[in-house]
Amino acid sequence: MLRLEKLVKTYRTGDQALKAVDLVVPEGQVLALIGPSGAGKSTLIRCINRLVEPTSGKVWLGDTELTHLSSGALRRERRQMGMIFQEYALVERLTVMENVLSGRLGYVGFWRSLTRKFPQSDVDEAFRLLDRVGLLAMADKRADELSGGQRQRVGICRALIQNPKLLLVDEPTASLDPKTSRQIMRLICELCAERGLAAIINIHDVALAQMFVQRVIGLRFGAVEFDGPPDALTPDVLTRIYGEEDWEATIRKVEDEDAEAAE
Ligand SMILES: Nc1ncnc2c1ncn2[C@@H]1O[C@H](COP(=O)(O)OP(=O)(O)OP(=O)(O)O)[C@@H](O)[C@H]1O
Repeated sequence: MLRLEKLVKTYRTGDQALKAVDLVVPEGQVLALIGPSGAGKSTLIRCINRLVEPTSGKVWLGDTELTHLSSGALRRERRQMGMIFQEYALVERLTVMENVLSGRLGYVGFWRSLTRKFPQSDVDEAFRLLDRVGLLAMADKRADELSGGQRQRVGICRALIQNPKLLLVDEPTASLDPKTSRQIMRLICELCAERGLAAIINIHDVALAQMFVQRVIGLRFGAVEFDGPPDALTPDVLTRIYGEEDWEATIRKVEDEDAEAAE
């Protein structure tokens, strides 16, 4: 459903963030993107929906090639790609419900979006989504009254109400404590399974990635260094991706948590 062909991004500063990345993501597959700081993870995610313009290469979403689309056509294609951010990107002074409904702005006409009058079917769907993520009682609260985990749940609902085929998720847990991080990762993965959604999740926490996804891509210096299942992330592989570090400890942490979950 998503195919990247020789995707290159060189910033004006000369930084080569992506070096001819090839990647195919089948329908419904959730994958984690790991790698050291500066490896190109955020750039990769943002080049897919052209928040960052790729320098060369192609991005196919189904049968549509995105890199050459006009802005109008790109706006329509972006409806199929929901985005979830590290810092939630909510409008603080708006309510939870208004923030969720803002995910429909790509669909409603200009005047409707100005007056924020959404069709009843959108409002019904927003209530269903808030119920699913456990925030129904918070619908009328202002976004700035919520905890980090609650804000991220709103961010998830806003992405899902777009009815996307693909979720692009950029460090969803970077601002959260470990327990809330696990809850949010579990929720994202469950929702993808329920809806048959594919997702690319940029996540710096390797243990968390290993716990929840079927496929891990390891980026290093803008190139794919590893592509495989989480249990193939041996200390050797992790050293190849990250350089010299004690990755035994990371793996042990996952085993401990598996044991904890089984109790
Ligand atoms: N707007 C920009 N202008 C110039 N160079 C940039 C820009 N954004 C990123 N880069 C550079 O591109 C490379 C990849 O950055 P990117 O943010 O994609 O990496 P990352 O793997 O997401 O890192 P992190 O985990 O620290 O967020 C880095 O060398 C970075 O300095």
